[in-house]
Amino acid sequence: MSQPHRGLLITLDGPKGAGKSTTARNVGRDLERRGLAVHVTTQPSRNQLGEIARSKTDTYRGLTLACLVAADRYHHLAHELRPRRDAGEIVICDRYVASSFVLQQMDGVPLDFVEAINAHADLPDLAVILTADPTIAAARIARRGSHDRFHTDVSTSAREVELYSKAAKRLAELGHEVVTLDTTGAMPDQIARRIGDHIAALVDVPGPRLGSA
Ligand SMILES: Nc1ncnc2c1ncn2[C@@H]1O[C@H](COP(=O)(O)OP(=O)(O)O)[C@@H](O)[C@H]1O
Ligand SMILES: Cc1cn([C@H]2C[C@H](O)[C@@H](COP(=O)(O)OP(=O)(O)O)O2)c(=O)[nH]c1=O
Repeated sequence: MSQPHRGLLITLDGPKGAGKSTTARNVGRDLERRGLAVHVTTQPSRNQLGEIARSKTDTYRGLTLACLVAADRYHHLAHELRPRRDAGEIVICDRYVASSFVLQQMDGVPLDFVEAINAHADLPDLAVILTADPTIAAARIARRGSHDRFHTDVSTSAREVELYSKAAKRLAELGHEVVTLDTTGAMPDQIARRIGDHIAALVDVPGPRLGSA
């Protein structure tokens, strides 16, 4: 059973193939082993609006996609992220505002517009930016066998890596607590443990309980 603690919103962003989904899952497990109540979720959300954003990126582009993704973000905040965080859960969100800074810019939308439509999204307690060597990120995507119009090859990975680095700086200027981690040479469980340590310090709980699976 989990011990009572304050709720947090933790976000994970970064280029495709940086390891966001893997890390979100592993951090969730790491925190559960520490006895914390965790909820792992993703954006676009699994709600109707989010599924449209996720599956129709060829149809909806540019300003339209930017607004669609932001609308889904506000709905997700109102109906899932805030209620769970306010009930004392650690909410881990795979993609959040940083992804819009990068993907919408790659889609030709000016950053000031993206910032404006995301200005009312809650600040996360911690914004984790995962990064990776572009060649490695592209190789991971090729192995995983999935791609969309936002990712074509190693040059897209290089552009994404650069834009996430700029996004991390901009989010820090906007008051986000940002941590950047390079997953290139790190094992997934090492990364999860480091993020888990950071989160545990925020809620002030000790390390994993020995003997828990
Ligand atoms: N630290 C890592 N080292 C090696 N491979 C990894 C690492 N993290 C993720 N992967 C692998 O890379 C691929 C992409 O990971 P994923 O978590 O789906 O990335 P993202 O959600 O950022 O696109 C998956 O096949 C995953 O198993
Ligand atoms: C979160 C987010 C997603 N998207 C769009 C582009 C992405 O390719 C698409 C789906 O997100 P993605 O995380 O790539 O989906 P999957 O987990 O299925 O690989 O949503 C944006 O345009 N901006 C955003 O801020």
